Amino acid sequence: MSLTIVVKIGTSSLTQPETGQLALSTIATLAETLCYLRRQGHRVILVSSGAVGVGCARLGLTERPKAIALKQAVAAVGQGRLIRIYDDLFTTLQQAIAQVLLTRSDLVQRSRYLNAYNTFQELLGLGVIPIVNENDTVAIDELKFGDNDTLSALVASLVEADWLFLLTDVDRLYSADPRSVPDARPIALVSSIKELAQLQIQTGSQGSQWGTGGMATKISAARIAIAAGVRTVITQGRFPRNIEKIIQGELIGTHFEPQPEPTSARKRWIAYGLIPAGKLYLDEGAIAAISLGGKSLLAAGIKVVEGEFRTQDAVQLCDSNGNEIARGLVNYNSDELQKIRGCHSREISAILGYAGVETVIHRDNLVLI
Ligand SMILES: Nc1ncnc2c1ncn2[C@@H]1O[C@H](COP(=O)(O)OP(=O)(O)O)[C@@H](O)[C@H]1O
Ligand SMILES: N[C@@H](CCC(=O)OP(=O)(O)O)C(=O)O
Repeated sequence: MSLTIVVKIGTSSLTQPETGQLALSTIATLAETLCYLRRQGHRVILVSSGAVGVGCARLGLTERPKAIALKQAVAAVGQGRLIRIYDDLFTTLQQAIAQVLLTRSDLVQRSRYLNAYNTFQELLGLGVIPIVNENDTVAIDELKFGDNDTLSALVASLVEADWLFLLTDVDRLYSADPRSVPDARPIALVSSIKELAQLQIQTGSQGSQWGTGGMATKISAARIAIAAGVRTVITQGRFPRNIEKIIQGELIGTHFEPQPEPTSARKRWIAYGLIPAGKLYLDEGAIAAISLGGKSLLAAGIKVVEGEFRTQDAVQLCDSNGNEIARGLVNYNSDELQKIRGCHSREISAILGYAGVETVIHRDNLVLI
């Protein structure tokens, strides 16, 4: 059976921690592994970090830059070098690759989202391995994925992958950061999003010296991917051949079982493609209605409206502690919602002076997170 496999490798696996120089044997083994998977007839996408790390090594910088303009300049140096190394290795193995640099805005507009989908399908159809990274050099803060764990989950969701591998510098997920908590408990299997919440994993605030998001972004990436029906594995980047073993059924690393009924492609775009422009804080009745009853959101259940947004923008739906429970497309703008929040639907036309729709967010445009 032909599988679609997305592999994400982090800076911590691509470079040597002591020197920041490239971990050539890891990269070469990864290239061999991905070529092997291609020859088995699978469709393969590599999401590779490393532009900033490799750029720093090239320019002799000993720390990841903090200033945005410098980071963007360094990424431009590193991305070219990185892709050249990949192209050399894959060319030796007679495998065509493509460089795909994405920004968040490429997924916000539905037409561009579908365009990105089509491009991936063409590349995979041609037997090419796309090598994806965030377009760090031009990405601006408000329109950033921010980390490649999230980017890889969005790509896996976009192409409806069977597997997402998050390769990192630890062998699996633990109950807490094993660097600072030596007796942290290893986790082999997470069977649902609910179980993930119950595990209450501690991730600390940071990743390794060169990594961006640490374990927190891998966990949220796993949530996005499993909701899209993608089996996700966190495992060590130093041993890329483990990917083959895992696909054959070995339980290496931490496995996240995919949700049995994946969220539809359009709802995934609402949930993770769009950038929310505001927040609605809901009362308990509304939370129960949308999360247990699968109902639409009505004005009566909205306690607080935060942010400025227009009709059909995406907003976050939160409980009174600010925990996000859902996202959706609003039928009213923020000014209108300030006036009608807490009111019964039949009062809306009298308050606004014109007839509006009954629902603030229709259930077809509402996704539980
Ligand atoms: N609960 C946890 N389980 C495993 N690793 C954790 C956990 N919390 C934090 N970490 C840290 O996350 C780091 C990996 O994240 P990061 O440096 O961003 O990697 P990458 O460059 O591969 O994306 C590990 O080195 C580890 O110290
Ligand atoms: N786009 C950035 C990587 C961002 C990132 O998520 O890094 P990492 O945590 O090492 O996967 C780069 O290429 O340096």
